[in-house]
Amino acid sequence: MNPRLECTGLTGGRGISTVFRELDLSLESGRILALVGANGAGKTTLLLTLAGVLPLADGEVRVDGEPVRSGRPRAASRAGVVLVPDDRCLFTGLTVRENLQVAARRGGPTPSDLLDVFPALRPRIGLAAESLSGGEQQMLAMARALIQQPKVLLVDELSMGLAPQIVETLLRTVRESADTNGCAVVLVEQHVDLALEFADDAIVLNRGRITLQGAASELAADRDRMEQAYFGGTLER
Ligand SMILES: Nc1ncnc2c1ncn2[C@@H]1O[C@H](COP(=O)(O)OP(=O)(O)OP(=O)(O)O)[C@@H](O)[C@H]1O
Repeated sequence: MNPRLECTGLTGGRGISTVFRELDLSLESGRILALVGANGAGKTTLLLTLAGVLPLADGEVRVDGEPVRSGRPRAASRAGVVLVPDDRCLFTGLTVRENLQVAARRGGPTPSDLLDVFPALRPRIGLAAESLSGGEQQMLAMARALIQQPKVLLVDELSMGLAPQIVETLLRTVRESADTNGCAVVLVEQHVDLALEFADDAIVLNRGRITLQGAASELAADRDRMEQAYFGGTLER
């Protein structure tokens, strides 16, 4: 069977500057991959590229074996790739219900189904997204992603500015979604310990190259190798 997400030889960046080179990734259905690395390593650029927001210079992305056209957000979306961006990109003037309604797909989960997943949003359903707390906004951003029933869920810096308890709740939801719906998740996270706790696999990116990869539990147990991969740049494949 094909992996849910398969990337081969990915090279890309911002404008004329190359940010990552010749990356290979493979992720089975239901697996969470923690993508970690120092500031500027290229994590966000890679996620934006997988989501079709930025074009590839080279390489190929496949979802369930089907190639996804590069640089086309709608093509990525149709292929089932959904991004939760670090700035959330909510429709701030629309209500919680409306934010969910615009993302809902025919025959898929309803806004009410997502409120069962995030009960804290229920009393906020008629409020504008801009009036929510940071944690509630992140829940809404996650709910808006999950209502699309992603095959591949890309999550960028979920924890930014949030209380640890809310981050744990959100990560638990991501884990459940991977387990029950079979989506493959790429999780970019500065809180490395937390990311490794919830992930199955992990990759360290250093200046756009993979410097360490393996089981999340193994990487979590080997701080020295992690640090070396973060800053030293020894290539291990
Ligand atoms: N909007 C942009 N325009 C041009 N270059 C950018 C832009 N955003 C980021 N870059 C550059 O792309 C490279 C990778 O940045 P990126 O944000 O992907 O890294 P990151 O690993 O996500 O870092 P961080 O953890 O700080 O968000 C950096 O050299 C950065 O300066």
